Amino acid sequence: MMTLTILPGHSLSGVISLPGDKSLSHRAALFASLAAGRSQIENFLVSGVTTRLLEALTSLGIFWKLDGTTLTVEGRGLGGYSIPFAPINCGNSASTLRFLSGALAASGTPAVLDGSKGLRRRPMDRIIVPLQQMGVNVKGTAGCAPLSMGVSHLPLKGGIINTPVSSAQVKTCLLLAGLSAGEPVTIIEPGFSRDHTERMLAGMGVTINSEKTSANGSAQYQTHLIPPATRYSLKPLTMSLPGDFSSAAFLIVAAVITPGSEITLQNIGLNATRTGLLDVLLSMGASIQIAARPSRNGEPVGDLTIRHCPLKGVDISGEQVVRMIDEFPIFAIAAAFASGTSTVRDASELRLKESDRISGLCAELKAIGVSVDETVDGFSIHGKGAIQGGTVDPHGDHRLAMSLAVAGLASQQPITVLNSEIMQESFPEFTDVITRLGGALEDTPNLEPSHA
Ligand SMILES: O=C(O)C1=C[C@@H](OP(=O)(O)O)[C@@H](O)[C@H](O)C1
Ligand SMILES: C=C(OP(=O)(O)O)C(=O)O
Repeated sequence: MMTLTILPGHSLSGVISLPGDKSLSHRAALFASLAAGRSQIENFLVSGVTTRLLEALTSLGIFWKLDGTTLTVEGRGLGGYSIPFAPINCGNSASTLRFLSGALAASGTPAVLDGSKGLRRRPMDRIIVPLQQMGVNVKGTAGCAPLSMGVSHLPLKGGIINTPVSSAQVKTCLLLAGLSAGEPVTIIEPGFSRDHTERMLAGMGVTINSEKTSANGSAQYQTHLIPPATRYSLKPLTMSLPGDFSSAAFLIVAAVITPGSEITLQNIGLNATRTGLLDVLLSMGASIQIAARPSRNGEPVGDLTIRHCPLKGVDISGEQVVRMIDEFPIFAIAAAFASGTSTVRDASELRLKESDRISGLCAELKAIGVSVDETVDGFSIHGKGAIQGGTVDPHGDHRLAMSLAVAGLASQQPITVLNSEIMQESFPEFTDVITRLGGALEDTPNLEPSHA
């Protein structure tokens, strides 16, 4: 167990590129395994969660090779998986489990999907129920992992599938299963979750499109997929992944709150279904310049230049929540440094992530002197333009760990993050990058017991 202490008073400057996007890395590795032939993916994210996925592919008989951050995958087409000898361990990652269940359904491969204690807490009925509707032989454990997938009769059923949550993980699971449906599939979700799957599958030759419609006066989003003609129809991928916007988010807020800072982040993925935090920070008065670059495999990319500047509070609710679903911990840090109150509503989904990102975040913010009120579906932060500092525990959540560390760059006293090794899950280079930009950190084994 490691402890990270961040020493305030050091401005950030420099130009850097970031490791590949986590959502795209997961998809690229998995979708490549379903393609007919060899895929090559550059700037692949090598981290805790993607390592689990690669190990899962090995247990399904898929050959892959990592050369630095270039991943080569030998795809065997739909139905090309071997039956794994043991339950597949998805670690802490719901993306890994939910995406794999869709790919296994499309392949008709029996397997057991399991993960950490934290992952077993997360709701899986949101994929189990619609997968069963499609004819997939899948059972959960009281609506959670472990999930047992038996042999399913292919082709699966298609048609209209309604999902009550706006979740790209659910949508991706069902679209993957839909690749082996005997008829077109339409997924209907209440809000437009990130659309990386749609863009990537389209690049592999799948007919897929989305539209915004309305039902009973409310907006809804439909994604239509036509299953490919044969199990060898998916074209392999050749792509270079953009930098992860969700990792960039820590550095964006770091530069905005740390006096004297100016940084440029190059080649960051700027898919509009992911960049809600940019719009929010701009509305708070942040100084962020965006320079577009040519898109990569259908994904918008650009450079961001961020300077320190004062912020004012903001309210967030509705559709904006889905566009920044992973960025609330780091948004909370920006809000604490702003003047005035910031309020988040309609975000109860945050309670179902790697940790309860409402109660855990509010508890740790209080521990470093932030004035925060927890609500059922969000929180209010009464920004004072400053944070006092102290010791925090990230509740086993990588995004809480990195957000609280960022606060330490500009707090009055240092911030010490216990159990900080959890950052390896999505952004193993976090401490290196902060140091390269001029931040001062001390990384040591845990000296105090965790209070999580
Ligand atoms: O599709 C993805 O890659 C992800 C979707 C989001 O989950 P939900 O779509 O379930 O909200 C997000 O929280 C997760 O980090 C990655
Ligand atoms: C919620 C996250 O991931 P997952 O749902 O895949 O565990 C995340 O990375 O913030």
